[in-house]
Amino acid sequence: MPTHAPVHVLGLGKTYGKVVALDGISFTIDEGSVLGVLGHNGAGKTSLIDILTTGARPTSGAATICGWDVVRFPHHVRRSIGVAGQFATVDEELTGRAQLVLLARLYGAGRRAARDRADELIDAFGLADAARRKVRTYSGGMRRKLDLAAGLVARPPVLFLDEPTTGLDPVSRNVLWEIVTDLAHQGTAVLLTTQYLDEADVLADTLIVLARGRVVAEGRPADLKRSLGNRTVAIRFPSLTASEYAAQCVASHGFRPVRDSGEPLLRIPVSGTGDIASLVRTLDGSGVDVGDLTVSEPTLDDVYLALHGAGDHPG
Ligand SMILES: Nc1ncnc2c1ncn2[C@@H]1O[C@H](COP(=O)(O)OP(=O)(O)OP(=O)(O)O)[C@@H](O)[C@H]1O
Repeated sequence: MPTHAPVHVLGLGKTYGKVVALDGISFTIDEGSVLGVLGHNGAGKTSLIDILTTGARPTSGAATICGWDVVRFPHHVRRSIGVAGQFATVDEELTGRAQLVLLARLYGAGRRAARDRADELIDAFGLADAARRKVRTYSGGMRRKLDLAAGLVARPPVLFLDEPTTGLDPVSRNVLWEIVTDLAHQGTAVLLTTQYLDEADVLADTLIVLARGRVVAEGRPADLKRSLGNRTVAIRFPSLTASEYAAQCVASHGFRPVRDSGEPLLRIPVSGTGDIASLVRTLDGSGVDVGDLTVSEPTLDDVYLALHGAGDHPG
């Protein structure tokens, strides 16, 4: 497959028995570029990462990492990638620092460089106090940070981050974002899975949205959100009947309300303050009681709901 992109994926499919986990996924990631893969539970993100990191074989299609086919040259692929989010190889009896130094050495760093890089990441993630303790004594959060540091330690040309900030405190989350941005500037191609649109927004140059193993939307973060409107107005009503009635009223005025099934809540994409004013006037004119109203950025859920409708939650 002639390609210069570090990550090239063409028509990738994966089935487990009758379950279709991936259904013809194609994309490339260029040097220095971050691809965000968004999807709810079961959308196919882990299956995709498993295949690209050589942990599973695709049922159809093909993928190359730095030119190496993931099925035929898994060894070469593994030497070209860093993976964070699946700390399967952790040695519980090593200290956190020793673990990082070892990994850096495995990837070919010299003794001194390996130690320096390990210490840099230990400091960045605030693990200094724990660094000389055995991993088996670590808390869940510490393991999470060490796992991320392990994926970043070797500065590989391709980096996979599987929901990297799940379970991470806000400070460490910002550290991670900075490190990833830095690595991308240095030329690393990054594939990041996340359930958070704000994270994808900060980090990703391009996004693909997966639902049931298919790409249901793709584009730059700003474009995806713009396709929904710039803001989402969430309105809570005193009762389901009131929210139903309000949904009909605003829909007849050209809005696209999204119902939250079972909750007396509507989420309504709007494109500006004029839209918000007109929405409020419409509700006021309809005489329906409004409980609580908040205006926010569109979220990943809004993208999903707009793509699928409230009754058809993907995943
Ligand atoms: N080993 C397996 N055997 C059978 N079905 C599987 C297996 N692994 C994944 N699946 C199914 O494939 C689909 C995609 O799962 P996958 O784990 O890739 O999704 P995901 O987006 O990573 O979800 P999550 O966010 O929950 O990790 C799901 O329907 C899942 O049940």
